[in-house]
Amino acid sequence: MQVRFSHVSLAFTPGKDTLHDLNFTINDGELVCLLGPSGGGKSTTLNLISGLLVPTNGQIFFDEQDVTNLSPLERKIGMVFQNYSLYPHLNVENNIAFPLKIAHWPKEKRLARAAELAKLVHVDDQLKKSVNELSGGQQQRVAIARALAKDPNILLLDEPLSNLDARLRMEMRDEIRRIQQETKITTIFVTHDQSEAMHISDSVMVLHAAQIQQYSKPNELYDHPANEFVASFIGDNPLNTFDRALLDDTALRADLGPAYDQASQVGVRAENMVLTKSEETFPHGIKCKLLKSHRYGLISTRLYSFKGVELDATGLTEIHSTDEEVEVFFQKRGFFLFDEAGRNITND
Ligand SMILES: Nc1ncnc2c1ncn2[C@@H]1O[C@H](COP(=O)(O)OP(=O)(O)OP(=O)(O)O)[C@@H](O)[C@H]1O
Repeated sequence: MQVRFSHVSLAFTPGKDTLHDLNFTINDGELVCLLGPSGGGKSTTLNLISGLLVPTNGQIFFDEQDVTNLSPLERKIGMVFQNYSLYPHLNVENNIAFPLKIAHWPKEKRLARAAELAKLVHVDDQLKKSVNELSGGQQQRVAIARALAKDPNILLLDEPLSNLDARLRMEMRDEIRRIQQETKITTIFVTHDQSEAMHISDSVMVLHAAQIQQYSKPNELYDHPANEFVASFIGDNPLNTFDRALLDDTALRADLGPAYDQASQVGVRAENMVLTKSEETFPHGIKCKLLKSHRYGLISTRLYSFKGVELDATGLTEIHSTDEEVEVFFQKRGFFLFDEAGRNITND
């Protein structure tokens, strides 16, 4: 089922929008992550989709149906939370079948459905166990199966992996993707973990400051961030930013094209600061002084000074002795020009 927001705003306090004029479409059968820093509005957006919150303005559609004023039950939503919220006194089978019991399904039918879902989420060998005997990952599998029991229109997951350790997180991340692809259910997944979002999603919506900062394919966020916020937020290494004016008297200026004159800030990813000129870099570099360098097995990190600004670099490159002056080249793919408003105008 498709989800569409049309001019949706939400103000918890009158006159102060927590979400302002959201317009987006999540296509049928897609897995979309809502990503952003704490307080960015991810859970609020999810709750608007579920019907737990009603917008202050605007409309929400599931396919062609206006669901703005429908309850979660009427919207036929399946939800999975961070803390699983399983019923501790029930076994796996009865946890999964519980929503069907409430809906008065006959026992035989609901247990057959529970068995089918247990198979889908790979807990079919645990059906008679108490949920207290399960690991965190298994409990989350049961919670997903339970959310799918009534064949919901949409599956919503609110930070479902944050209580798991790092290894299990990765395993369950892949499992959620598999389950989603097998069921083809439109799924919306909230996370503040960009790596999780990048690995699992068809599209990622970055929320911050009451707005959608960018809504695109995962790699698009990294390769073509819409603005300085997204460029800094996405990526494992820090984004270096400095005043564009610092490049005025360098030869690099000639390489940067028309956007150069409108730009106020420059952003360069640490992994795109290299010591060798190539087709991937601009033809001219900048003269930097190496302040620090460390090698951690395969990867080395360096700290440069360029006209008093410190720039981080990271990569496979060999390290140099400190205090050396070196020419640093920027790879084009991790180099951005931002205007006064922070918009990425690199290719304008
Ligand atoms: N019921 C509420 N009443 C008033 N303000 C709220 C309420 N719920 C959320 N907020 C505020 O709305 C903003 C967005 O909150 P939300 O929980 O959607 O963010 P989030 O991106 O999910 O953050 P986190 O990652 O910390 O869960 C925050 O400033 C929060 O304090």
